[in-house]
Amino acid sequence: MPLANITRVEKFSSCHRLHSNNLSNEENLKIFGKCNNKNGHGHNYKVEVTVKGLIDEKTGMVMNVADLKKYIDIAVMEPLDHKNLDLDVPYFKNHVSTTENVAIFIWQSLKDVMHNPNLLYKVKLFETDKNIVVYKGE
Ligand SMILES: Nc1nc2c(c(=O)[nH]1)N=C([C@H](O)[C@H](O)COP(=O)(O)OP(=O)(O)OP(=O)(O)O)CN2
Ligand SMILES: [Zn+2]
Repeated sequence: MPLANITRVEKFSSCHRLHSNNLSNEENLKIFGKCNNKNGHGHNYKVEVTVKGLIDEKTGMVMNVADLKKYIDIAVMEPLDHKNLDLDVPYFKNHVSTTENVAIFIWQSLKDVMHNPNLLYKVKLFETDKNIVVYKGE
């Protein structure tokens, strides 16, 4: 059976502030600069979720995109869209809400809801058009 990747793209909006509880206020300001401002700021994120697997002979699919959409709704949209990452999402109480850590959150959250988590191959997260993180579970 041939192997293929299939990718679903979704967009969500969140606000956050870059601040580490493991650093002093001065260190936070020095490292994160304007992104440490207590008022926070927002992003229109774009996430690309890729699954990889064998194309089933009978269905012609690696995974039904309707199922992938459902997983992304539960694992990404519900917890993150129109949320303050630092205040509304427990994971970010002790993880800085960088794009790297948001990508890891999405990966772990998808793994938890997918019927066959082994198919998850890649999470690509665009914080802006210019700031992009790829996470593949390593
Ligand atoms: N390694 C990381 N560095 C930074 C992150 C991050 O998530 N990982 N995030 C930020 C800020 O939160 C913010 O996203 C940066 O925004 P901004 O400077 O507005 O974005 P641009 O780079 O697109 O802005 P330009 O001024 O157009 O260059 C900072 N660092
Ligand atoms: Zn930001």
